[in-house]
Amino acid sequence: MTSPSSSSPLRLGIAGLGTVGAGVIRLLHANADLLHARTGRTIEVVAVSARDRTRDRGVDVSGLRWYDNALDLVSDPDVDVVVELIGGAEGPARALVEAALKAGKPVVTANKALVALHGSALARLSADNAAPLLFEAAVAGGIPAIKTVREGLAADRLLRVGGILNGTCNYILTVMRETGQDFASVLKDAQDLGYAEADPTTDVDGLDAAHKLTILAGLAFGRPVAFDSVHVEGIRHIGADDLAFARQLGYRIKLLGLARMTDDGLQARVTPCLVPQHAPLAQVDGVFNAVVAEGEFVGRIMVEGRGAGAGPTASAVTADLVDLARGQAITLWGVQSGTVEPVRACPISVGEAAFYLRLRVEDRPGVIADITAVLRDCGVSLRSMLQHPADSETAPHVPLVLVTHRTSEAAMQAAIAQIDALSVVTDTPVMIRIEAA
Ligand SMILES: NC(=O)C1=CN([C@@H]2O[C@H](COP(=O)(O)OP(=O)(O)OC[C@H]3O[C@@H](n4cnc5c(N)ncnc54)[C@H](O)[C@@H]3O)[C@@H](O)[C@H]2O)C=CC1
Ligand SMILES: N[C@@H](CC=O)C(=O)O
Ligand code: NA
Repeated sequence: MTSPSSSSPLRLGIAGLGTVGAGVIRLLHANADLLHARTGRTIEVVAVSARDRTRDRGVDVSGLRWYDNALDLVSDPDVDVVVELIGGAEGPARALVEAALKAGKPVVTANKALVALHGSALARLSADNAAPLLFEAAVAGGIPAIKTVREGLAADRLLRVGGILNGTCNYILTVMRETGQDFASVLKDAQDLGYAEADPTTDVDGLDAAHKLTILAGLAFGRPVAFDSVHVEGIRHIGADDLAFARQLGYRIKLLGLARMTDDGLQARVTPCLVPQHAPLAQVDGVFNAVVAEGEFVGRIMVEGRGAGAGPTASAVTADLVDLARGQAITLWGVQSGTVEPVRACPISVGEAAFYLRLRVEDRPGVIADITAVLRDCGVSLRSMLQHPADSETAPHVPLVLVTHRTSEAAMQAAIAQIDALSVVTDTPVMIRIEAA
């Protein structure tokens, strides 16, 4: 481990020179003097590894040692810190991080999939080999989310944590709301801007936010969270009409990741939510993310910033490098002792919420009576309803939007199944939870 008093350079080996890798090299170059002033050391890249040696990345890597095999960074005696920016929970990224930790080399990574799925095993390797593993960029990009939860809120017992954790989804929902464009063309923009994951289904199906929530909740509650205990829904089923209906009802739609400690264990979920339009979370638009936490003493806090893109992510990666250069690195879950067993999970079927339900129904007498009868039988109380006329006199189907009072998840799920089975309901119902935020 590097010594805080050392004034020798901190020498990096970077694997992955895509959006983030190139961004880190650019930042280290642009802010070299400032980083030296803040750490008393030079932070310099000595070696790199990526797939394509010839690609123009807008940064000069010609003077650096090049390895076709990223694992060679670990055995290079001139590399003090391995920076993993390849991505993916398995394959070369995992092999590299494990090898570096086993060799006692500190690792900085932006790889949320890897930390979410293998955090416990990596924490053990990190502890056994006294090799820090830092991953500030893995949660909410440029927002100091990890530091906020693990260090800034270290004194408090947290009750819930989460927020808007995926820039691609927030960008898509924002642009769809503002322009009425369709999902596919907005996703393409997000990819071109470097926000999306290599496989953007990871973003739009909610998995990326779930990776981040898994990590954040683990830090907030001091224990690993099993990734597969997180309930995950994405945004593909949200239409431009849902964004417009939400607006009429006084809400915005956001993909939220939220983890709450309940009497039955930790309930963690990633779901689209209607958020009151004047709530702070509703104002977080575009690629911006927001991390919210609530503690017994501190109350509620929110930190907002850019959750994706080269600059913000490079800023977070480099902040971890500054910690290493200063000799400050903390254990992975922020606890010094005690159990590392995963926290007990509480399924989403336990609990309650208010719900938005958008149906497409046949435009004929008795339809609303059929639907409200199901809600009555399931014990779901209706708060308001929007019924829009058909687009034209001849259109046979009309949208119908229902908003419920708070009710149990189980009752709502039962009602939706029965409503879906009604012959007058023509499309699969779209259900979105309403979150006070
Ligand atoms: N793009 C973003 O805004 C953010 C990305 N991240 C994370 O940062 C990591 C990198 O993401 P991006 O830069 O966006 O990805 P990217 O796809 O732009 O870059 C990946 C790089 O890894 C290289 N690579 C692939 N296989 C390799 C191998 N076997 N050995 C060496 N290099 C290899 C590729 O050549 C490419 O240079 C991922 O874990 C991602 O989840 C985290 C926060 C934000
Ligand atoms: N694909 C991610 C990038 C950062 O984690 C996102 O869109 O937020
Ligand atoms: Na971050």
